[in-house]
Amino acid sequence: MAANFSSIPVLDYSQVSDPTRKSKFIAQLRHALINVGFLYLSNSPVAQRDIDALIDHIPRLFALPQEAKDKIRMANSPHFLGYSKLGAELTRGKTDHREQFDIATPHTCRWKPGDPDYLKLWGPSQWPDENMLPGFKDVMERYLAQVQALGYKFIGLLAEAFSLPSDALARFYDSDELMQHRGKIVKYPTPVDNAASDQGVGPHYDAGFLTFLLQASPHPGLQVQNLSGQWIDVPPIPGTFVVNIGKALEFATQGLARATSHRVLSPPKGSTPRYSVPFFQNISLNVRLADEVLQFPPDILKLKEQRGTASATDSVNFTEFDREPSGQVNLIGRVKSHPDVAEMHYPELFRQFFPQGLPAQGSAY
Ligand SMILES: O=C(O)CCC(=O)C(=O)O
Ligand SMILES: [Fe+2]
Repeated sequence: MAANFSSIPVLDYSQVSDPTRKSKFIAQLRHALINVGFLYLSNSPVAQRDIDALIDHIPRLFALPQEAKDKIRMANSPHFLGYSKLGAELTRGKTDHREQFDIATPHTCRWKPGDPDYLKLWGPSQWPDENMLPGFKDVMERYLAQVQALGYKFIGLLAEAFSLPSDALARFYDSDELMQHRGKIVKYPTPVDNAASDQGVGPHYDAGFLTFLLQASPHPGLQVQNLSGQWIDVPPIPGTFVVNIGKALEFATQGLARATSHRVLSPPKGSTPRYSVPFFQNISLNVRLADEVLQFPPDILKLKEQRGTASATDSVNFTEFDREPSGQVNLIGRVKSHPDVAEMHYPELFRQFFPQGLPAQGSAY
């Protein structure tokens, strides 16, 4: 099997509930996980009417008056949840050209004095005033709950694709009320006339287990890097999610499930803004991946050898997974991406990663 790829496979989730077709889905999933690291998922159980209602709210969310957005800015939140204005975020030290609201599944922060700082990473979201955007909170919470449920089911299928019992990866999660997964609503505006770069978001890997991405407008722009380093387009396909693998899952599966470098180019001048809604599935903050070694059958491990290794990429790495608890790895990633939030809430880590102080760009406020 050729290990390189020039397009992203489309998997039909309705096959999962049909005993005569499920094995086909599992075989396609195994290929996508090992050789591509990205797939489209059609016929997911997430209600299309909720997806449509969410998409409908997005332009109005970004059209809120600037004061209403600033009121819920991310710098208010030790959980890195809330609004980031244009140019506030860095990927590998370069400014991304996007505006976003980080909104996570409901959670009460567990941190108490004496606990490691990374337990502060999860906590309540900040919401725009209900009367300014009636119904938005309700639809977003419904959406996140459904994608969360899909994520847990999908991890069971992924285990099956690697010939493991379907609950083999449950050890990476705590019980539902102790977990939090993070959603985000993103706007990529068209660049200004003399824009220095077309970086919507720079090349990176996602940090967690699985990402479920809703491309919420018809714009291309998302690209993924194949094994030889070429950028492959992942254009929106209506009625699908884009699913990809994060560094934690790559580490936990000894590289069987591939985390693939990806980026987003800004929409061309004269176009309209691109919108997307990624959902990042987390693992327990306390889990140390190096302590949780899964055993895979030799025939499955052989498929990884056949794939070969990817050429070096420019992407941000999460190398600390080999020693640190997952929460610490994630906290470091968030500090590097949002230095202004870090300066406010994690001053020691901020000084460690930004000894010269806040970078001129990338400071939200
Ligand atoms: O907006 C997109 O299509 C992808 C965004 C992304 O890769 C990310 O935020 O991690
Ligand atoms: Fe990403």
